[in-house]
Amino acid sequence: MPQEKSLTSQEREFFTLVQKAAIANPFGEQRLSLDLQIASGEGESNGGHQIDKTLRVLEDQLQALGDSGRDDLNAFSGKDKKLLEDVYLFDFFYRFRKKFDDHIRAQIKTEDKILKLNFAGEAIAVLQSRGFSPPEIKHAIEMGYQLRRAFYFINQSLIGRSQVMKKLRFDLWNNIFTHNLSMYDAYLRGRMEDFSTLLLGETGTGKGTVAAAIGRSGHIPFNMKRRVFTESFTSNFKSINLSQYPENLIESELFGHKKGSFTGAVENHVGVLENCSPHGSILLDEIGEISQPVQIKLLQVLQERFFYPVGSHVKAPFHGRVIGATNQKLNELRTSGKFRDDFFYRLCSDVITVPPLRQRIQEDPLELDDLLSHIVSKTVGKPSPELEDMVKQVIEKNLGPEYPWYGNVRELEQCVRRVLLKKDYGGDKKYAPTDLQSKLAAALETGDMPAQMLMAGYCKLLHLRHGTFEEVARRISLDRRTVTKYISEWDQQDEE
Ligand SMILES: Nc1ncnc2c1ncn2[C@@H]1O[C@H](COP(=O)(O)OP(=O)(O)OP(=O)(O)O)[C@@H](O)[C@H]1O
Repeated sequence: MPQEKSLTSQEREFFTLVQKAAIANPFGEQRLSLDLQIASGEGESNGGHQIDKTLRVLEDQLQALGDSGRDDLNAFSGKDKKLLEDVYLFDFFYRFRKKFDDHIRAQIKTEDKILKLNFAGEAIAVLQSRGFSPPEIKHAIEMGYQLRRAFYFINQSLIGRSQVMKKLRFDLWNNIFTHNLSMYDAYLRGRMEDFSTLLLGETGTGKGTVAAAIGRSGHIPFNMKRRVFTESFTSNFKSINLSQYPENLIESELFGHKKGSFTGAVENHVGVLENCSPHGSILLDEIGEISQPVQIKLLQVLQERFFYPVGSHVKAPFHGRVIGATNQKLNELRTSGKFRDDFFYRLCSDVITVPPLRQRIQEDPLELDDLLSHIVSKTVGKPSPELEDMVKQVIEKNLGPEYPWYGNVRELEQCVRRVLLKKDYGGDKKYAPTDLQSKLAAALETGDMPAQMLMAGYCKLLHLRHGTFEEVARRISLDRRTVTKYISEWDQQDEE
């Protein structure tokens, strides 16, 4: 047992700042201000990113600790030991962050095949030299990987400098690690399955992308002997679009079915719930589309954590985390009774609204440039300021700064492709109320549009103006179903 050591008051003060930075949300203002405080002795001249300055200052402090023969964690006790432990974990996390990123990229390429962590030996040696025990090392590697995955997926897939996007990234981090990382680590790591999330937002805003970032950032155990994480994060996230299936197939897709349980069930079928790993998440996309009986069944699954595949009496467990997403107005679905309150309350541990693109561009016009640069480089495989500029010019000339981007980021992606193909993009005319209004006015003039179609166009126009089927129905004294039918008729003939 080494002789008991302690930290000086200056070291305690400095390490306390590092400890605070270690648990702060990296997408928040507080983290940046802590980094600035930590690196305050660095001066401006060294340049580089803020985090590199922070790490240089930390390295010097840890070097001084080593030089004075006080770098073994086990030589300390009480608060000093805990403080140093957190500082070492912060140092470990940043020292290996690029290697964790390489591992994440390699895992994305190999998908569900589990990969060896090729720097495990080096990571274990560093932590051992600091005085961490084998269970503590396992814990540090698991946490390091989870933190890095969350940072990677939130930062790389959700581009945008607007305040609403900054807030979205901040909220997402909290959705994964709670508002307090220490509390998460002590109580909730690997126990987040009951924290369901509802994602709201218009079509194409990035709800699927947000769900994937949450789903791929869950806790995954590390096997010290085999030096592998026990699951790939790619198999850890599954999604199902509920609007794709007719009512009679939804249950089968969710819960699976037994061969012969209904006409057409020629084989056993494993549903998405059974396919979800214990540490995984499932996205139930277009959750506003499911019927009340299926809502009741899903509610039971979430409460009791088991279900029966269709036609089977054998219970199957479900340990995953559920993320529901809808582009419909949830409050209206609830007040109209389409979405049950009890189901809502079981799903709403967190409700995240993904902002529409027009709001983002309104807040900061440079948002569009950031996204264009991201989309162009994703489309052609490398950055190209020249192509970005070409797309930007077409957008400025044809659409102007007020264009509302009805299809959000998905429409912007399509716009980029169209400009690359034709050097032209005229915007989504289908949704432009003024165009539709002129079309209807012309039809009144010529008198050759069938009455049914005129009514369909009228419903469509009001829907574009007022945003919900309920409001259209109320205004023109029709029932909601008739309004929905008319609008889908209009959309169909428009597509033809
Ligand atoms: N902030 C963002 N940064 C970069 N790409 C984004 C961003 N948001 C969305 N995207 C991209 O936009 C496209 C549409 O996103 P996604 O499918 O997640 O939208 P959605 O809201 O789930 O749509 P829907 O409601 O129609 O299912 C995807 O290709 C996604 O990668």
